[in-house]
Amino acid sequence: MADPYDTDLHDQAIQLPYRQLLASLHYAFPTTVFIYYAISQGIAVCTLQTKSAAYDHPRRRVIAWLLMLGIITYFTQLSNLVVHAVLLNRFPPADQDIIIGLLSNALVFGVEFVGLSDTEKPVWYPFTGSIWLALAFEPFIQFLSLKARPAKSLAFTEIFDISVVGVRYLFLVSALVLYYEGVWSSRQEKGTDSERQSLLKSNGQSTGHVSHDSDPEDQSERNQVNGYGGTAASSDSDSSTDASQSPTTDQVESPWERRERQANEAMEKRLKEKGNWVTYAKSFLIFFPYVWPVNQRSLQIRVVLVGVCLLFMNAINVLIPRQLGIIIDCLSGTNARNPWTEVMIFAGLKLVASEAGLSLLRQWLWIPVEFYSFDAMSTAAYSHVLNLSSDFHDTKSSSDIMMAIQSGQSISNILESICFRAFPMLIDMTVAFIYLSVTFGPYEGFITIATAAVFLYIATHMIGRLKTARRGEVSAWFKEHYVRQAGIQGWSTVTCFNQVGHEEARYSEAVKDRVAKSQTVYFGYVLAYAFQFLVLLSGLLAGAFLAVYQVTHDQATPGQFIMLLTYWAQLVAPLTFFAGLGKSISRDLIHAEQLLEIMQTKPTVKNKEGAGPLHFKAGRVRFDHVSFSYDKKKEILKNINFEATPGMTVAFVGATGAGKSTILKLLDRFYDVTKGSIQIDGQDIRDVDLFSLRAQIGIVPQSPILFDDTIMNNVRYARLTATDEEVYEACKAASIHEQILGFTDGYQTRVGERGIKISGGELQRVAIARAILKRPAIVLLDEATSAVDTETEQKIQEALRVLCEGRTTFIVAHRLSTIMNADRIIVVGGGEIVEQGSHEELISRKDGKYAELWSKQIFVKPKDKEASTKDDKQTGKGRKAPNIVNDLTPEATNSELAKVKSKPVLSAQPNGQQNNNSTESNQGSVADENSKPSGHKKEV
Ligand SMILES: Nc1ncnc2c1ncn2[C@@H]1O[C@H](COP(=O)(O)OP(=O)(O)OP(=O)(O)O)[C@@H](O)[C@H]1O
Repeated sequence: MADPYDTDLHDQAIQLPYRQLLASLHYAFPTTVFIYYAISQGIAVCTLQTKSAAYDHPRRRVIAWLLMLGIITYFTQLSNLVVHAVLLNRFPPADQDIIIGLLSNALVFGVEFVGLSDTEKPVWYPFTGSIWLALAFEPFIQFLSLKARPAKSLAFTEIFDISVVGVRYLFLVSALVLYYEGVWSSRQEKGTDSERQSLLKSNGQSTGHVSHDSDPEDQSERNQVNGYGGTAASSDSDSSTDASQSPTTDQVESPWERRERQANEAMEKRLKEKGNWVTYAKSFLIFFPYVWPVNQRSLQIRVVLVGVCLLFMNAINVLIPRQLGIIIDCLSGTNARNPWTEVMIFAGLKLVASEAGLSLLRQWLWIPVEFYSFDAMSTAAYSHVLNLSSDFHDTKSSSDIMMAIQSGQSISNILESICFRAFPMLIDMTVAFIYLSVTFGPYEGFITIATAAVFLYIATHMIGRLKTARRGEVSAWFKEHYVRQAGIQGWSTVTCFNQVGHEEARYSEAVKDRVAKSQTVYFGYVLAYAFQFLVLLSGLLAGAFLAVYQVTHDQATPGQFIMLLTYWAQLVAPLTFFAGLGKSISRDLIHAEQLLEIMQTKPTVKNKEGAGPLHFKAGRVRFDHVSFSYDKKKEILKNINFEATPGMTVAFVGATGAGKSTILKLLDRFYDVTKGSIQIDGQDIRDVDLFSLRAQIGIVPQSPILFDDTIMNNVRYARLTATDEEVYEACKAASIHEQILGFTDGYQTRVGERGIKISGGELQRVAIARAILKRPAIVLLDEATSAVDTETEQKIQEALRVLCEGRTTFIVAHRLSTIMNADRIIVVGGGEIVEQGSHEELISRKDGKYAELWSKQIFVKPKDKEASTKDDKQTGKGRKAPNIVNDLTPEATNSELAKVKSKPVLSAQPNGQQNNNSTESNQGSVADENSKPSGHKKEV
């Protein structure tokens, strides 16, 4: 058989330039196609084209398979060369550049094939561009191949080879034709659709025909218009992470999953707004001062030195395997170096690379930078959160906020992953590729690259496929946790209702379910790792066979073989890291997004530019046409007008949800009024410094929140500079001093979380003591005496009397007996002032709202006969209806009325002693008009 490569010297001289150019093209072809593909895919990802790609090409699968056929033609060419070489007994079968070229092309188009078949709606130009490049390179290479061959007639092998190239060309051209035909026909279809839609304008859905590419977007928009699940649906359509999936109704979403989903949705939304990853990444620049030590030169130098350490580490990673090879060569006599010296060098290199060497130095340099970042980020996030307004705190759960603050770490994680792990590892892998190619030739380099590509594909895909299983495991884990917690927390209910067996069975089922799902996940991981290992082993074997061949043919030394083995072992870590890099960065980004959202939130209540302090004079408070809405839609307060003169006590009463507490919140600027203004001593509270305003106001809330600290520290919180004596005085004034002394540890008693270890009445009095210690100029009491027994209430009233003495006071109360002595009572209904006046004025108004409330609280209305009969009928079967509400007969009511009317009620003495003439019920009291002191009364 004729050898087409057998040429004489003259021919060789003529063909040499063609051969050289051809060799370069064999390398340049796959390299160019790969670089184009990588860059264009990178651009598509960064500019979010991959996310918004909605075009489902009708011929995508056929085109992918045409690519696969093209790949098969490369292997056919290789087989042709091998068969020919076997027949001629001529090895190697062809020049290295030809074989590497064919293998590399197969690999590059293999990567594209995987990309095309795995993505339902790909961005097409990376693929079509690659095919166009191939169509440009192929004829050129063929032309040069013909030029570079001897001027003989074509051998069968050559004809076959050219035919295979021709067939491949046909495949590639067909792929392009199919692509453009598909695009064209889709456009035609779309045009027809829009024509039809313009005729049938109803709602865009009645056409009964929706084009391929418009469908998902339409769907997404429809979801958004509908409101329900709008964001989730849109993110589903273009998100690649599992966390973006909105929960289906039959799925329980754990708080963890909810947080992840919401953050992911926020990320998707922001990404869409920004238009590309680069602009999106820019929004994270607000974290720059916390990650980069801006004004700290020493820390900046440390960061630079860490970079230098990493470069040294890269060098060491090459030098260690190389040194091992040198030692082996010394020992096998391949080189004449002194093995002792070489071993010493090896030991030195190992020491430098060890935890006691460069790694230690790097950590020593890095730890202060890392802690700077942690410190700066946590304190900035915490401070930002504390300075945000009520609307933010009302809408976010405290656990979400705390999670977000902790997420600061993920921003440093992302930077660390990229700068200190990904880059050095990329350098390591590039160096490995070059070094192995130089030492063992391009085949070894190719094996390294091919193994890395297959490894990364398998690793990312197998781990990606575990997403659903992992999600199921998390849900099952949450369910197990929920069942356990419910059983333990509700132990008394479980026991009372004899449901111990039921709870045991429920928990056992939950545990079994979780264990089964965990096993699936673990097995999946084990399988994925096994496959990854097999890929690496195959690569290593191929590389090792090649090296053994070269060693046995004196083209390499045994030492180089050992070097190869050591180098391969070192490559496993970077490859595994890269396989998980995308996932870990996207997870960190999702967490960082939570913090970013908070850091970008601006306080709605803030100081005006140049706002001066509040000049408090006497405490005249004026609500001037105040309206307010929490959500800017529904008005909660409408046109509230009143004025409180200095020292006056104003009480707000009315139905629950009427807006009473909201009035107090506006005064303390927890929110700003939507319309009108609130003035203190003639100054609009929005124009004064917020701190100076709040310094003048003392609040006793309905449910005071104490810190899990000692009573002493809790009271002192109102004024951190107060002495122990001042705290005692405040507690005495709040009638709680004696009680505190009775506690085991007195003032050092810890009150437990939110004050759980002390009773409701004690808690309220501690809160009053705190307000007294603050010495506020204006006092706000929001149902400060709710939910305590009568005796405690009397004590609290005493304490309040001390607190409110001489101060403008606003009280919200449901029990009218506690506010009947107020200077003005304002009845609020539906966010408006229904009526106002003193107690006497208001109860004397016939059909007045206050009079009605008062009578309801004092006299339980007689049950009418009709209702009574109805109740009896409803219970049926002759059983007696429970007689527990409104059951006073008219006679009994009259006698109660007579009793109440004959006695004065709750008129506190100036010296703080309780008026013995008072009569109280849990419902309320009526004052004896004669016994009521005149003028401004602070008794409340
Ligand atoms: N942070 C908030 N965000 C949105 N709406 C709120 C908020 N706080 C209160 N509301 C709504 O404002 C209305 C008035 O609430 P407010 O607490 O002022 O009533 P209230 O008269 O003090 O009731 P109660 O006597 O039960 O304490 C209610 O309908 C309530 O649902």
